[in-house]
Parts: sequence; C-alpha cells; structure tokens
Amino acid sequence: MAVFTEVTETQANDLMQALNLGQLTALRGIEGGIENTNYFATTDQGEYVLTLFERLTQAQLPFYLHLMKHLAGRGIPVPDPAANRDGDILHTVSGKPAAVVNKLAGKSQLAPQAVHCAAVGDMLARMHLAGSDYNRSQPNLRGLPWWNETVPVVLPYLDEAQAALLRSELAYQNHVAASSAYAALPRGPVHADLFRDNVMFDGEQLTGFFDFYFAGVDTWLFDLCVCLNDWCIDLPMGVHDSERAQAMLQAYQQVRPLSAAERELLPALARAGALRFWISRLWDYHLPREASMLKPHDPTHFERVLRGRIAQPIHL
Ligand SMILES: Nc1ncnc2c1ncn2[C@@H]1O[C@H](COP(=O)(O)OP(=O)(O)O)[C@@H](O)[C@H]1O
Ligand SMILES: N[C@@H](CCOP(=O)(O)O)C(=O)O
Repeated sequence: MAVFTEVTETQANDLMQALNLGQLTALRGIEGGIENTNYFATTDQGEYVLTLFERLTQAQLPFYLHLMKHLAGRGIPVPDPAANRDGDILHTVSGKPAAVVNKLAGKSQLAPQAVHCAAVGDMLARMHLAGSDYNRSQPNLRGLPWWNETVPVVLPYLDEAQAALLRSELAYQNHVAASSAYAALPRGPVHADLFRDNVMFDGEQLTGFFDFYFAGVDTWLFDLCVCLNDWCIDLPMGVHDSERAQAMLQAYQQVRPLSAAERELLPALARAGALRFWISRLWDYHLPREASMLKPHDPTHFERVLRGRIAQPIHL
C-alpha cells in the first residue's frame, strides 16, 4: 500500500482547481510504490497522478521536478509537473510537499524482449541529449561518495567471501573514478534507477519513463549500465542476456554513439552499476529505516550480477 498520508477529495479538488486542471471526478490511492503517497486523480479534463513526498524535502525536490519539466518540454515522455498561475510546480498538501503530473499511458513490461530493450536504449539516449542543457545541478546522491560511506556500515553483516568482494570492488571503483578515461566520460542529468518497473509500455511502444527521485548528475554511461543490468539480465539466474544487451546498446548508439572512453569503461561501469544496487539493497535489508514499509529487495541478486560482470566483462 502506498497511501501513507490520506488526502480528501476536497483537498485534491482545491489543488486541481489551483492548477487549472478541471473539476475532480475521482480520487484513488495507488497501491504500488514504497516511498511516496500516490493517488490517481481524474478530472473532467484528464487523468493525473498526485504525489505527496514522504522522504524528499522542499529543498531537494526542485531539481527532480524541474528536470521532468525540462525533459517533457523537449518531447521526452516523462511526467510533466503541473504549474499554478504563479508558475510553481511544487505544492503543499497536508503539510507535505506535493506535485501533480500527467498520468502516463501503458503498463510496466516486466518480461522484456529485445524490442523493449531497444526502445529503452533509444529513449535513454534521447533523454541524455535532451537533459544536456538543464541548468540545475545535484550530484547522484547514490554515487561513489555514498558507496564509500555505506560499505563500512554493511560489511559486518557479510560473510568473508562477500566482504572481500565488496572491499575489492569498492577499491577498484575508486581507482576507475580517478582515471583519465573516467574524467573524459560525458555526463549530465541521469535517471540512475531506470529499472523495468519505472518504464511504461503499450505493447512494444514505450510510453514513458517515471520515478525520477534518484536522478542526479552523473556519467551517461553509468545510467546505460544501470539499464543493462536490469533489462538485459535473466532475473532468476542473474546472468547477462547478450541478445537484449546488443539491442539496447545498438539502439542507444544510433542516437548517441559511445565515445572511445565510454567503450573502454563499459565493463568497469557495468560493475559499478551492479555494485551500487548491491550496496543499497544490503543497506535497506540490514538497516531498514524506522517505520519503513519498504519490503527489501534481495541483495544477493546484485552480488550475482557483479560476480558475472567481473567473470565475463561486457563488450560492445
Ligand atoms: N506519472 C505516472 N503515470 C502513470 N502511473 C504512475 C505515474 N507515477 C506513478 N505511477 C504508478 O504509481 C506506482 C508507484 O509509483 P512510484 O513512483 O514507483 O512510487 P514510489 O516512489 O513510492 O516508489 C507506479 O508503479 C505506477 O504504477
Ligand atoms: N530499483 C531499486 C530500488 C529503487 O526503488 P524504486 O521502487 O523507487 O524504483 C532496486 O531494485 O534495488
């Protein structure tokens, strides 16, 4: 369940009126999701999603909301935050920061084929290019500094072999991040969590990317590797699916060819993408936030993916 804060029809209708989105006709809590309170709000003008942010603060939200608005304005199918007559896109409902966006059509494709991976690769590259002139900046808050901070916290929960792997991979990633090839990687705003459950499809047609609340400025290659590690991995076994990966990489490159530095560091950043989610899943699993409703994902999945990426480096 993902209604942590109840919103009344009157409150929702008042907000819809202030945003000039019409008269509320239905309000329904959304069951999926673990972070925020989400409602589908229907008006006589269309269907919208009302989100009350339970974790992110008024200060953090403008980066994400304006990024979505920027991308939507450049034709990328992402939720577009609605503005009031003063141009504000961050609102307050029941004392919580809140936003209203358009409801994306379609549903998640949880068993993707090569055609879906190609669609994600294509749109990801378009999104990277569209974001390159976004003028706000915030680092990826789940990047290398956070890994260095969090690894010592989760190490006591691991067996010897896991701890050795985690330590050595972190050392390797610090070494990669200090290299000249890494400094040459193109970067900009990235989604950083574009898993299967954050993309909408209508059949084979990609209808939207959403859940931008881990976005930040990082290397474009890291974002691509996060996608390869979810969309192009056989989930039960954690092994690489070369047909799907080639489809994603080719489609990405048709829009934005990878540079020499990106081709060189593809194997290293595929490892980084696996390490990032191994660490966050270990952290969520062993140190759950107080009163959290989060059902932790299985950390060992990304341990397997990381081991696979080390044993069989991915190449173009
Ligand atoms: N703009 C949107 N259009 C359509 N459905 C959405 C939209 N935003 C959220 N949803 C639905 O709400 C669910 C929860 O959203 P999500 O952003 O994953 O929540 P949380 O941040 O709490 O994890 C999604 O799985 C999706 O079904
Ligand atoms: N994709 C991450 C979890 C992030 O949570 P989300 O539901 O907000 O996308 C993982 O699988 O570990």
